[in-house]
Amino acid sequence: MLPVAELHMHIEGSLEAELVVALARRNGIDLPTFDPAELKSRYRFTDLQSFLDIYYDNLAVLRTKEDFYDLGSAYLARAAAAGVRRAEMFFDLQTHTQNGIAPATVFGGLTAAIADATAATGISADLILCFLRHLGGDAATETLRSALPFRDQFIGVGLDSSELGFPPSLFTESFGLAAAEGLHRVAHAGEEGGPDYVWEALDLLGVERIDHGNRAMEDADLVARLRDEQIPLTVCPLSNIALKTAPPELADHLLPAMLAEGLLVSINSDDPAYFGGYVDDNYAAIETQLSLTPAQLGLLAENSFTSSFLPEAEKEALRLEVRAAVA
Ligand code: HPA
Ligand SMILES: [Zn+2]
Repeated sequence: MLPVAELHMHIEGSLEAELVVALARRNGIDLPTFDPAELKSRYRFTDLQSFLDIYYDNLAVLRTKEDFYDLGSAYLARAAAAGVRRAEMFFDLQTHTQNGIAPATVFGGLTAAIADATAATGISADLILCFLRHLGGDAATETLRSALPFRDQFIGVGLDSSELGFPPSLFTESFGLAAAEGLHRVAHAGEEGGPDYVWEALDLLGVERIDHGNRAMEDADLVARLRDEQIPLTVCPLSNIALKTAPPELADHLLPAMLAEGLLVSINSDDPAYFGGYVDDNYAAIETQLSLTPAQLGLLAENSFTSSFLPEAEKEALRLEVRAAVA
């Protein structure tokens, strides 16, 4: 099994339909259906927004610290079994506070899940607080302030939700505050938005990684910048197919072109409960459908650690484990 880091997954996107139903029953919440298969039959998307509408609906079942604990625990156990040694997990705090949940409930459940998973499997994991673009810049700043009492329970901030119409330039204040707090900074850019969103994320928000970034390939100057500065791109192949942000056939994905350009790309699941699989499923799909060599798969795994926020010595030790596994 290839050891990997997973750097682009939304913990809420690992909420399996079976757990939606179990939590709805536990919390006395109504659902359109209590049949997980029927719930999943709605998971046919035309674009990012069509996914987000269903994803946010399902998150209404998360009410208690125990719910967040169960959500985090399920992902971390599944990830550890798939070879994930390091997980940097996004969470959407604003979705939960809008549902009337206190930040302490969200942090309490997820942080306890991480501690117990690390004790049980050795997996290393941390949280990244994502701002919801569709709620705007002021809400992002306010959200970060409300999370600062829990500053030791997350390592960075990110930017997710509806991309088009919500450029990175709206979020300079919250990202500035994050930088002043010594938090890492990442942003979704170039998933549906154009290369200009990637430029803005780099130049205006000072991000250390770009989440997705596929559309950066449309701009040769941007490709050169990403290559020269080895700015990580966290690519999500099965997500791209599900949300139609890549050609319909995985065989036509830009990933080989990104590797050929010398970009620091890694493979991630994004929202594994919705897009047809966890990170190991993404690796298996690209291996078969893009005919990647063992050396290329090893490079992607090494890239995942290089792109992580682990200390340099730990990155190097994990890259050596990848090389040993590939050899
Ligand atoms: O794939 C995604 N893109 C943007 N926002 C998101 N929030 C959860 N998943 C996603
Ligand atoms: Zn994402």
